[in-house]
Amino acid sequence: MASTPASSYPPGPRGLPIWGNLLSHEKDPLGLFVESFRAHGDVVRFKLDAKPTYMLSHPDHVRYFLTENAPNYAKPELVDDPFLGNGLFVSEGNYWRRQRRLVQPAFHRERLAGLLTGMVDLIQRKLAQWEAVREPGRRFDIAEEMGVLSLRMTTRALYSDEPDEPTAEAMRRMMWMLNDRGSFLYRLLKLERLPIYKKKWADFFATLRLLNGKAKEVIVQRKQGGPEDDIMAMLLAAKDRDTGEGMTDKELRDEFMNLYSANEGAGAALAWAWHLLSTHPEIADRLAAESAAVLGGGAPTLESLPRLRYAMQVFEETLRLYPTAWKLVRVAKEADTVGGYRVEPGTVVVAITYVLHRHPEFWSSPETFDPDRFAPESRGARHKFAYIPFGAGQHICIGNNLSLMFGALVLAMVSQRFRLRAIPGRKVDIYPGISLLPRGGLPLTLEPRK
Ligand code: HEM
Repeated sequence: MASTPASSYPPGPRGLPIWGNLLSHEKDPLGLFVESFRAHGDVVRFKLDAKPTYMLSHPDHVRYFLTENAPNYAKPELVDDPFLGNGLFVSEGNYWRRQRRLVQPAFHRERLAGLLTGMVDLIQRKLAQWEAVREPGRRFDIAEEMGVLSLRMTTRALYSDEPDEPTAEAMRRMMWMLNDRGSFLYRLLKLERLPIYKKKWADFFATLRLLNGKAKEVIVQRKQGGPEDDIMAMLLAAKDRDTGEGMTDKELRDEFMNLYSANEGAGAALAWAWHLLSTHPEIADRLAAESAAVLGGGAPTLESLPRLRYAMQVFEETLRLYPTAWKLVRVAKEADTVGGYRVEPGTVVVAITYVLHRHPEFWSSPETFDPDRFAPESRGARHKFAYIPFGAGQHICIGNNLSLMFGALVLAMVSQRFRLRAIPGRKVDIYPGISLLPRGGLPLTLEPRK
């Protein structure tokens, strides 16, 4: 990208006077991004706020703003968010760097290996629960089931416990409220200040109090002892390499909330995987055949995990088609040039991974579900930034390897025992909240495999 600022601005969809593209974005944000890419190409300009928004969809441009010139592109200001606080999702600069250094060791590969047995145990319990339902044509909301499983997995990884019902419910409610508060229009007009939203705010703060109570309880208990190999134990023991100081209770609380809330992405990704498998029986059968060959009816171990290769490919291909964290957002600090277009300071720059991962120049038949794209021999040929479900650059997802391991385990273990079938005639639609979710859940029929 050139260092002299260009003079032209990128094309974009024509909007309404004053409102720009805000109302179309409110109505169907994903649809607006997909259509605008088709109509205008790799760099598109929207008017959604006082400052313009640019969508970058060429992998070279995405690499540029997330890595090569990342210092010019900061996360949007969300400081003082009462739920996320100043945790890794929202923090920036030196503070973020310090926190990332303190949290990172808890996610090292060798630490993750220690989580495998716990994950396998949780998945086995879920399978036993499904098997106990005897009537033929058992139907479950798989989005809900995968959400619960992912919340349990994260709870165990974080603080070696089961989520009690009030905490599980509060986390679910909080995620829905976050989806709601994410609306541009809502923020722009500051509707939340209106008295009619009093109840909503009361609900939000009641939920927040409950979750804060849980974080505090875990931190207090852990300071007195307990398991030493989960994420909270690592965070409590972590010391700043320069000052020798550990995290304050407020910092621990913020990271606890950030990591806990991340469970939604993994649950949603698994729901999409089952949606795809239920509509592609030949791929589901190949997956089941791999599970049977590798696991032989038993449970995965650290040794057998790398041999569940097709399960991993299915999960990776699911994250291509449904990258649950679908929107990477930054704000330009200084003027710049991207793709030959001028970027003013304050411009909001986004990569919509849903669009990027279906870019026709980088993916053949981009709409086709084909896990073989992730076979070892196919990986090398691809542009590295054409596929970034976990982001890229310094803010890359800290939970990426944990999520991939969990995803492959769930897919292998479930497909060994069940075939999941789509409900005939039911259309599956996307709800683009904080995560991409199946709108209204995902009912599927579970049939035991012989
Ligand atoms: C399939 C599941 C997941 C997906 C698709 C996903 C995706 C992402 C993406 C795209 C980012 C980068 C955001 C950005 O650059 O703006 C991110 C950041 C992050 N993720 Fe994940 N994530 C997943 C699961 C998890 C889990 C299970 C955890 C923790 C237990 C986690 C913790 C985080 C944290 C703390 C960050 C912020 C990192 C930083 O800025 O330093 N994620 N995730």
